[in-house]
Amino acid sequence: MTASDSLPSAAPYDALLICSFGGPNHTDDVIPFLKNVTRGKGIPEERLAEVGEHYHHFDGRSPINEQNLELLDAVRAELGRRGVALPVIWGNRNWHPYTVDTLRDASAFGARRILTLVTSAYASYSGSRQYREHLAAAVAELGEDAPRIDVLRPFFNDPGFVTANLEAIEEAAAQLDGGLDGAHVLYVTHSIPHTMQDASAVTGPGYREQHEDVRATIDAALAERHGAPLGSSLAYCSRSGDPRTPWLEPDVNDHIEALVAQGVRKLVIAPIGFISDHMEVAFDLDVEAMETAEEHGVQAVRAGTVGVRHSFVSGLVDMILERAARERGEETVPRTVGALPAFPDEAPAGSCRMRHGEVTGIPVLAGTAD
Ligand SMILES: CC1=C(CCC(=O)O)c2cc3nc(cc4[nH]c(cc5[nH]c(cc1n2)c(C)c5CCC(=O)O)c(CCC(=O)O)c4C)C(CCC(=O)O)=C3C
Ligand SMILES: [Fe+2]
Repeated sequence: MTASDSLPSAAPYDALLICSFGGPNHTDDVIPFLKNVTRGKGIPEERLAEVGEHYHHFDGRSPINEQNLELLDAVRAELGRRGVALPVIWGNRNWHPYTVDTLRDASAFGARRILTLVTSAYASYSGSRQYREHLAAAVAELGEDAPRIDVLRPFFNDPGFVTANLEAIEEAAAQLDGGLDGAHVLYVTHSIPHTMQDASAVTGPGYREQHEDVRATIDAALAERHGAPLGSSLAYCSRSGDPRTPWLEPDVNDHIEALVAQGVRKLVIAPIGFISDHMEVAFDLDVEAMETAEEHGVQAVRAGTVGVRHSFVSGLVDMILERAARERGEETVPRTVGALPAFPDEAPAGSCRMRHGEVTGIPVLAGTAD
């Protein structure tokens, strides 16, 4: 046996692309970044000004770019630890480095087949199809120089992702007086419009249901380890758009008030909808939700996002190797936790449209344009 027989392989892939949202690095970046994000979305001027202020609180710099660089390093280190030779590259949808530029470079260096990790755990238009439209546009722009791109399935029910969230909740709870005793676990994710939620549920479990599955898995693990069930709920942050358009509720701030009225005195705020402490977490939760908790006299701690926890990164590398093996024609069993199955590698026809029933015909990768 040679060394290469025993080491895991990422063939047929030449590189892993981490494709993320992007964020501004300087004050001058904020407005052009927000224009990129909101192009064609009908978001009112006042909301843009307000969100611009969130970034200016942090000197115009989102933490998301450094967090993605840390993720790149961590994935590289884990691949290295396992003896897998796979370059890891980074491209964004809304700010530099743009995906198309990264792919152009990768192609110039000879990459022909690239696997993509989208930094959203849950499937909806925002977290899945919009990225796949973006990747298709980058490939179209590169023309015949474009590498072939595959996309990893949404990873919300990957054992590593769920375990990392569980660990973060337990660590945070240790800071509460009396630990988890009598605590309520308040899971939080990004709100989306009802129409986007409905569109996410057409071909499989929807955005809300994916979160409910993660919540149930973590609740069960916490109950077992704590010896008694805890109260928990799912709330939403960062709604935008026209105020008359319905978005998923309850809003995290309203919900904290409601929980206090029901007698809750200790909260673990668990941002399971986000993989790093980017602006939604740093502002909408650490500033706004924490203020709400303080005003209402409830003791609250915020659990970390999965970030670069070993359990999370190791789970991602397992998924990468599993997908590579499948592409080589080997027998594979996708690993999941919870009640829902692994999502397919190719999104089903009609999945995660922007608006329920609306076929835009915009080209996508890893799925069809209907
Ligand atoms: C589900 C979801 C995730 C979670 C999945 C994931 O983690 O990817 C997410 C992540 C993110 N969203 C981000 C930023 C923004 N999102 C906006 C607007 C919107 N997000 C939406 C949904 C989501 N967004 C939706 C339905 C809109 C309305 C417009 C539309 O229909 O698309 C706007 C415009 C202003 C506003 O309206 O708030 C901004 C600036 C950043 C970067 C943060 C940073 O810079 O640190 C990240 C990671
Ligand atoms: Fe967003």
